[in-house]
Amino acid sequence: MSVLETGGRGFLNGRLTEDQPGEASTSEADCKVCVAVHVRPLIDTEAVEGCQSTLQVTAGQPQISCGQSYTYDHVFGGGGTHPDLLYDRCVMPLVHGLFRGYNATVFAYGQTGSGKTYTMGSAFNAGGPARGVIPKVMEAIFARISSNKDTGFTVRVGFVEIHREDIRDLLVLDPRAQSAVHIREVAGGGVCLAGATEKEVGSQAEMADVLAQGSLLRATGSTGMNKHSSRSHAIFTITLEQRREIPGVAAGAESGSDDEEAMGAGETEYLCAKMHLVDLAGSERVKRTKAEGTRLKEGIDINKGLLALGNVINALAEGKAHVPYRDSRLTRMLQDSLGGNSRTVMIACVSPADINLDETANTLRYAARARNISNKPVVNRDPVVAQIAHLRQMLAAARSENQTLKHKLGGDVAQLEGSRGTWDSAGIPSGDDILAEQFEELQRRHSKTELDNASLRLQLVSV
Ligand SMILES: Nc1ncnc2c1ncn2[C@@H]1O[C@H](COP(=O)(O)OP(=O)(O)OP(=O)(O)O)[C@@H](O)[C@H]1O
Repeated sequence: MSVLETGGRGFLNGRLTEDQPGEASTSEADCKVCVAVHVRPLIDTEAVEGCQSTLQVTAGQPQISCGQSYTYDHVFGGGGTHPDLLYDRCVMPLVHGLFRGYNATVFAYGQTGSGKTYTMGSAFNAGGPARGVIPKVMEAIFARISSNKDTGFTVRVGFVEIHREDIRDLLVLDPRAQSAVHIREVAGGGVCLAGATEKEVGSQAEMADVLAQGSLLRATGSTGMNKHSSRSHAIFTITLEQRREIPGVAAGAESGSDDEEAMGAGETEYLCAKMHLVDLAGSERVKRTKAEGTRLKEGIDINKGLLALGNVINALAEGKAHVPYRDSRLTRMLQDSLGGNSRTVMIACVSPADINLDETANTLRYAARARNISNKPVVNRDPVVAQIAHLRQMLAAARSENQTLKHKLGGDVAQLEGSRGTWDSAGIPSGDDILAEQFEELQRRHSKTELDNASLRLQLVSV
């Protein structure tokens, strides 16, 4: 197997499988977090310092050794799968899922300078090359929208950063108005951002402009380890709303028939799903970044947030009852992405340089643990539409029971009449009493299902 062919896996039944690289088909059962490692090449500063590469990627396997050996869903770069395949193998299935109503998260994790911003493409600007996850997601979303004329789409984007435990809206230019964002709990246990700007975008170019504008406002600074170090966790969120007519009726059902009504043909289905694309700030050691003043304080807060994230990953991986989401803004915001209603890919970014061995080993250890996290993605339908669908199912079940009872009732009446004749002519005491009792019972059940039907219809009308 060539290097390019390794690890070609798409989502299936909760864990990635070898043969489904395209369309996502995860059921609404538990779905494991997919973990990919991206090994960047040695960069100039490391080469100048005479660093050596210390990571060994097992040929043809998504496996890395760095003292200890770990297996992941994918390993890109460093002799593993070619990094150009990262989007197709890991992220494309999530984009397909987004169009089926599943929330998605892709987040890049790793020490400072390990290549998170490069991998996510968060610093992308419209004039530059479309490198990284975010530009490819934008391209894929609008390509799919333009090829689907039967569905009405609305796309909105939001862009926030968590900087020193403040959530700042990167789509607001006035710095005083940037901090009006709060995390709010929503029904069902998830969270949302209250007060964050969402911009509706109608094209890939418009979305790229929003990303570029937000990236300019993002807190970055120079440290001893990265000239353009991100000093905040950035979360770019794409919300995709879809409205489409529920397609025709099942084969054999006539127009205007009970079946058609039960399936809701002619009504509008409404799906709304979100994709979070997260470029985390990198963990750092003060000794190595030589940070002082503001940079130092930022570094301390970055490490605190990442420590909280590590604790959440540990708690979920070990199946603990209490998961400390509330310990930081970052973990609160990622609550749905880790252990909740989302299909999630973690991209652990690492440097191969021996000088970074300790940090790399830490990242690899956390990444390996994250593979044990189960999420519970569900299709996000409009709740009213979902209620209607549920009532329709109940109505269909009540109707089918009703039909069965009607048939049985007809059969029993015939039997009752037939037996009466036989018994009468033979002068033998008839079994009328028993049959009449059964008949009455059936009539009672029939009336009840009629009532159920009527009440379900009423509920449907009132919804
Ligand atoms: N795969 C890659 N190929 C080539 N160069 C890369 C790659 N990944 C990262 N680099 C380079 O490494 C440097 C650090 O990358 P980047 O800024 O993406 O790191 P980071 O993890 O986002 O850092 P921080 O946490 O400090 O923001 C940059 O100069 C970037 O261009």
